[in-house]
Amino acid sequence: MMLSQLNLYHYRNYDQVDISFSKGIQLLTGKNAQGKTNILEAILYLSTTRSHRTKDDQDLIRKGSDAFFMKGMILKENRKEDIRITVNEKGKNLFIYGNPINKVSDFIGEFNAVMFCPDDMMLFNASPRVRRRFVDMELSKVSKKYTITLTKAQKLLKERNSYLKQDSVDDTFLEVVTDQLIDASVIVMKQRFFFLKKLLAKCQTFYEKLTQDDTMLDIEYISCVEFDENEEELKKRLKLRYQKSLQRDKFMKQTTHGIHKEDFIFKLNDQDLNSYASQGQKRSVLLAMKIGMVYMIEEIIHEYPVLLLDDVFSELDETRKMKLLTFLPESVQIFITTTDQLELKDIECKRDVCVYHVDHGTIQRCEGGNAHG
Ligand SMILES: Nc1ncnc2c1ncn2[C@@H]1O[C@H](COP(=O)(O)OP(=O)(O)OP(=O)(O)O)[C@@H](O)[C@H]1O
Repeated sequence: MMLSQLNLYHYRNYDQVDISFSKGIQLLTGKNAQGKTNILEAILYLSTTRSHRTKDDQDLIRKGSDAFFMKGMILKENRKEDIRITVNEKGKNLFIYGNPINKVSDFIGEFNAVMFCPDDMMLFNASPRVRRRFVDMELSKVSKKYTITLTKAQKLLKERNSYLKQDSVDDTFLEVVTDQLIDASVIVMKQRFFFLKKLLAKCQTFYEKLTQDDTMLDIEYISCVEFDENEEELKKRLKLRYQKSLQRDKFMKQTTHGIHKEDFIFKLNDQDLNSYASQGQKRSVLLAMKIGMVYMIEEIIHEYPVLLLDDVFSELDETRKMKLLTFLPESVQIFITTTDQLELKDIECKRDVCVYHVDHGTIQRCEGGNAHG
């Protein structure tokens, strides 16, 4: 799939944007703080309904305005899709072809984008919450069932916690909600486990290609019980875990174990990647993971997602730059931001490139930028 048109209104430092994109590489050039990342953020927002930089949608509204609007025209194998999002002080509204979409899970997946940005490096030393958010975000792109079950589990968790906060806890209600939470948790855990296993295999392949290094990568799935592929067995283990921690949960007035506490530790040669790997190795693992995601999405929906690479070239040596661009299929639309026009020369020998100049909240296509199209 590709993004053929983007319209923004009162978004970040943009007053109004009406821009068309082509297939191949879309190179967004410009000095610092002009709005390059804001464009990638908007494209990702159309995919996930979330910003990668802020939790508060209000931050995305242009200063001095009270709402923003964005529209993307998506070209898929056999159809066009018109997706729109508006955000005002009351909240967010989603539309597909002008029809309001009430559930986020019905919107996510219409347009798929995978992003790499320098801040992603924080994934390895951030809190488990950040890694869970990463897994949840990536998994929701490929599984509606995951998004729906996770939302259900989060609601049940909230409900269980509110029972635990009551002065006298009703054990019958607590047991009912705990059983429902366990049922949803089993599905979430299974999906997380198999997603990470698949992602790891892809990540290993691309890491080797990118670095010519066959270092073993691993992702350790840390949960409150040992994972078992058999649902009934997993349910039994979770039930036992919840029974054992019931008194503690009552004392703490919250659920102390479960999918909301899980973590995923990235490893290199059996060592924690965060403390063992060099910056370059971490960057390459992340890139390999994002490329792995591009292929995983294609395997599931039979279309490549759009790839967003924010400031990726300043972080890579020449060989890795070239490799990155050559092992992605030509049909993948790739948006790259850069402050360095010279990098264009390297890219042009490989792919179709359209160049856009970003300056003070305006974006313009540079004529003659399409080297091979
Ligand atoms: N809500 C907002 N309203 C108006 N301007 C905003 C808003 N949010 C961010 N900005 C402005 O957007 C600019 C940052 O844009 P962006 O992060 O896209 O820069 P960039 O071109 O990617 O820069 P760099 O190359 O340094 O990464 C800043 O000048 C910032 O003040």
